[in-house]
Amino acid sequence: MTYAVKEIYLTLQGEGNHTGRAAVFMRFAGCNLWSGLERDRKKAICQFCDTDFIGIDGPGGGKFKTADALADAVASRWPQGGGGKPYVICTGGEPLLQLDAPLIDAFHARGFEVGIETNGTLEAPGSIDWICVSPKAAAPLVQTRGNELKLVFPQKEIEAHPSRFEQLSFEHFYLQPLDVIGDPAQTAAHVASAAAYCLAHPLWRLSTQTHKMNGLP
Ligand SMILES: C[S@@+](CC[C@H](N)C(=O)[O-])C[C@H]1O[C@@H](n2cnc3c(N)ncnc32)[C@H](O)[C@@H]1O
Ligand SMILES: Nc1nc2[nH]cc(C(=O)O)c2c(=O)[nH]1
Ligand code: SF4
Ligand SMILES: [Mg+2]
Repeated sequence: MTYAVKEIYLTLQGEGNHTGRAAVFMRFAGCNLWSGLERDRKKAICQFCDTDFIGIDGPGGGKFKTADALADAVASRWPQGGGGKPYVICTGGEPLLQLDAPLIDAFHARGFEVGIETNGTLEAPGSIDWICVSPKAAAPLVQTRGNELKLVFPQKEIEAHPSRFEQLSFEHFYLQPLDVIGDPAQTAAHVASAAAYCLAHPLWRLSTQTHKMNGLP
């Protein structure tokens, strides 16, 4: 298996339950819900994406011929002697197009806890330590269990109403305000409506994208 990776970098998890925790982000190239090209956005299944996941040209990106080579590249970013459990977050693009059991095993062999950020359209291998599913209204939800469900809010379609997900098998439920790139007023309105929903429905907690406020990648 050759892995196509857009970028690898150390930062703080900006979203969800592990907000503020140091992690190596390993961003796979490619997604099953959007080509990543702006000219295709309007016809994509997922149209609000805030991420460039095309190609392998980011910091630390490239083609990796083996799971060991990719796990070594990730491990080399973790600070030595600083304590804490080494943590890798596999994201993308859609990581479940590429993340397989041998790669998870290679991370574990280097002492890493393995997290994933997924759109939930593909089944996740059982050996992942932390599964964050972020459902997309127009896409079938296949991965219906995990640690956190992080819903981008609002999505206008009824299929993405928060009440639809409450019975699923997750430990934490988050609403993440839809960030409209280039329109801070609209983004602020989404923060307000997500906060209002959490106030009225305390099962749900607010996940703001703290890295964007803090100048982190
Ligand atoms: C870029 S995605 C990559 C992982 C996977 N494809 C997914 O969608 O979960 C990482 C996270 O960013 C969220 N996200 C993407 N665009 C966003 C936006 N415009 N505003 C808020 N969150 C967004 C996704 O829902 C997901 O939780
Ligand atoms: N700091 C930081 N935290 C994140 N949490 C999820 C992210 C993602 O793009 O998957 C992300 C990201 O891009 N940066
Ligand atoms: S599924 Fe995730 S990576 Fe793919 S377009 Fe949507 S937010 Fe972006
Ligand atoms: Mg991001």
